[in-house]
Amino acid sequence: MDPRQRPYRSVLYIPGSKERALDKARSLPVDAIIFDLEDAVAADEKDNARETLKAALAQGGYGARVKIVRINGLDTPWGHADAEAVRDMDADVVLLPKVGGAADVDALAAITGDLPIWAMMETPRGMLNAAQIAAHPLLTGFVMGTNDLAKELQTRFRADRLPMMSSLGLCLLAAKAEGLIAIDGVYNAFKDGEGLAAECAQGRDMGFDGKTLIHPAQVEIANTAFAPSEAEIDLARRQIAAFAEVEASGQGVAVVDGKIVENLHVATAREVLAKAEAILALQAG
Ligand SMILES: CC(C)(COP(=O)(O)OP(=O)(O)OC[C@H]1O[C@@H](n2cnc3c(N)ncnc32)[C@H](O)[C@@H]1OP(=O)(O)O)[C@@H](O)C(=O)NCCC(=O)NCCSC(=O)C[C@H](O)C(=O)O
Ligand SMILES: [Mg+2]
Repeated sequence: MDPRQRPYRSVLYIPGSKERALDKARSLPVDAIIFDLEDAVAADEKDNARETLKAALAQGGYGARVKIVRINGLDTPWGHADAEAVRDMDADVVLLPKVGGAADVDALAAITGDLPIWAMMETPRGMLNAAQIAAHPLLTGFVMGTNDLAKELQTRFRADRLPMMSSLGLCLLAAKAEGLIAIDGVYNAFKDGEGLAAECAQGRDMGFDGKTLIHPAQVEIANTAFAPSEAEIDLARRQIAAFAEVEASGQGVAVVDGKIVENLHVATAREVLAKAEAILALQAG
């Protein structure tokens, strides 16, 4: 499947140290999992977590879910050992935290070889260097680290995320320019479904592919928000049909629901249908 068409609606963090959560994830309807060795794992558990995760991935059972391992930074006491361990794990992607520039990605690639790399975008320097990070040949995805970003920017958390908008926008521009997957940051209040749904809707409107999550209760909300709705699917079908009709009569513009439809709208409509089909295929196993 074209990686751009693969669904990444729900991307769940699981602490690499928590065996019960590692097991539970085998049955959760998530599109991807971030197996975390960084912030979700206490310092004195780091070495054990690496071994626990290695065993869980060797055991398998995660099906079609994309397996992403977030290591500790290479400037920490655990980063190098994590990177060396990931090389031998059954992982699809290695996720590097607090990426500041393309040189950070190079340093990881020197250890992990040709394993695809995703970058946590969560520092002011990373924001300013988003374009060069996105252009790295091994980089295939961005994950927004909105907690670290808020800390570094000394912003307040607001429901409208206004203080975060320039950073989210910069990363989206860089990701789209290079054809990367772009995943939005976490919503910390994991019992607040309404707040999560609103933030997912905002992220989807902005162009993110999905949302990082911290608790199983968040999964269905993200899966719904980042999937094409029935109304979008219906509109896409009608736009394609209407355009085909006018095109056959030598015209370049159709009108559907009082709005123009040109070939670029048809391209978007085809993407909507392809995404819906990819979700169905994933669900069918
Ligand atoms: C937030 C939690 C600490 C809550 O844990 P807990 O109190 O155990 O929740 P529940 O009792 O409601 O759990 C119910 C069952 O679900 C399983 N569970 C819980 N969380 C997960 C999970 N993330 N993945 C899989 N399974 C999970 C429990 O084991 C229970 O199972 P069972 O007993 O079988 O019914 C906890 O949810 C948690 O630790 N979440 C992850 C936190 C995390 O990963 N944080 C780091 C990522 S956020 C970040 O760093 C972003 C970025 O870097 C930034 O800067 O923004
Ligand atoms: Mg972070």
